[in-house]
Amino acid sequence: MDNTVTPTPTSFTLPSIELRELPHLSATTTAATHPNPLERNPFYHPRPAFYITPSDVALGSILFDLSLPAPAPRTLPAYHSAGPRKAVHFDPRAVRAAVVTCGGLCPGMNTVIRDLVLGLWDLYGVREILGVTSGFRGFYSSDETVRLDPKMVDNWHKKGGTVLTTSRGGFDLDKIVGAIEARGFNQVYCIGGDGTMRGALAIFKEVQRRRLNVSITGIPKTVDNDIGIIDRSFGFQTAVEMAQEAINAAHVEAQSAVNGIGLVKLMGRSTGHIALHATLSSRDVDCCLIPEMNFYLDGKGGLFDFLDQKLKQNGHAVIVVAEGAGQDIIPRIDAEKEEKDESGNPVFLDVGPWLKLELKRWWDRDHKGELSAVKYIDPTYMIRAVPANATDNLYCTLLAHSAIHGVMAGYTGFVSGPINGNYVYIPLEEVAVAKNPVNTEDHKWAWVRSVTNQPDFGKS
Ligand SMILES: Nc1ncnc2c1ncn2[C@@H]1O[C@H](COP(=O)(O)OP(=O)(O)OP(=O)(O)O)[C@@H](O)[C@H]1O
Ligand SMILES: O=P(O)(O)OC[C@H]1O[C@](O)(CO)[C@@H](O)[C@@H]1O
Ligand SMILES: [Mg+2]
Repeated sequence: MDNTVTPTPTSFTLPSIELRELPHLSATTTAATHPNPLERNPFYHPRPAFYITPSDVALGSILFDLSLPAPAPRTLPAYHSAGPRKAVHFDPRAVRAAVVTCGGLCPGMNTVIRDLVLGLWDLYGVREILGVTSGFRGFYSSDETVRLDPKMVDNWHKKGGTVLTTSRGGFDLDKIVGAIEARGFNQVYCIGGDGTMRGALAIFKEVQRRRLNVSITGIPKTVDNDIGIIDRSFGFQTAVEMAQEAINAAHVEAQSAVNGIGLVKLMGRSTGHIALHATLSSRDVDCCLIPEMNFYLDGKGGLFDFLDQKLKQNGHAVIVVAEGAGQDIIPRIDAEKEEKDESGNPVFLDVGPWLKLELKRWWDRDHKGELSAVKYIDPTYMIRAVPANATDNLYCTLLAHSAIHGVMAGYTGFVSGPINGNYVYIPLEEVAVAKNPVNTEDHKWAWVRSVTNQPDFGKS
């Protein structure tokens, strides 16, 4: 093992910076600019430094290895800062904004809608704000839209779900863009997860191809926290908080039984962020199983071996499993391999009941005659069908306002979000392909392993 300490360098070169250019409507349209209506807003009193200029950027990474040799071996992405611009592209009187929610529910969707409406109305004086119902298909499947105003949305931040309603699938690009044109929308706010961001990107490209004066923006939502680049997605922290109730109950049940095992299944289709964060927050979890990590049941170093030790030590154990975990070891028939939801997402086999049954089988096989109980809790939609907590609610407001400022300025094809705590505009093109898996090589996952003492299932 090399124990030499790398000396701190006395001089170093920072990587060069690569600005991520944002599409702007001025490239395809000829509309004049207007002074920002905030100039006249009595609550804002903008000073010159209040406005964000094109040279205001935030770096995509703030961690450096100063020992890396010069010249800098890589470039750092920089993103345009979010916020109000001195001149805006849209005359507020001519704005016709559409808001749509797609995909699964997430705490805070209604808060984002509410604050898009309030922000557009109060900050910019926009009066035509329409809610599209039933997700992307709502653009063309019905003529109905919901006319939104501050009075109507006043208490929406206290409601779970989405008042506009949502759906999966139904993405017909031609019909959607045709409807945007026919209905005269010139701003489209798409609230949704990774699929929605890919849909918004396709809409943006088609709008650009048709040279329409329409700004398309994505506001990333997902309890799974599986959208890359941004710090985290809204609703995620609320979901982690809600998961505590299920873990607490599983812990009480397990503690109150002889050789009790509490098993909790949490959402997380392809990422285990909810399970991981809920485990670290709870401190009562003995084993956390996530999609990013393979595991096995029998044999040395397997789950049952580990549980044997835990039950001997403590008399009980709590397992948290993310819904996407173990998919490669659950037996399945061919038809199940093909199953997809309306958006094309794979439909997973239910890891919870399968694991519960396997735990019972193992106990009856290896511990015949000894008392035990497996208590299984599946809170499913209870962790996401709730209003956002205070932190997420505030986050939703900042996201909504960031999106409005960018759209009013004429940017398009972008997503608002925080990177290292700074709100920026990220090209949709980048967000649509970025993933955010749990890094099982980093300190956080090592911390999970050290507090649970769970096996690494042959990983190292
Ligand atoms: N590659 C794609 N191109 C165009 N549209 C897409 C694409 N992927 C998904 N969509 C559309 O985006 C919408 C939402 O997708 P999806 O159901 O996967 O939810 P999501 O936005 O990923 O949210 P969740 O976090 O709940 O998974 C659907 O209408 C779907 O048809
Ligand atoms: O049952 P629905 O509404 O399709 O949503 C389930 C999925 O939505 C999510 O919450 C977000 O993608 C996943 O964790 C889950 O698999
Ligand atoms: Mg998704």
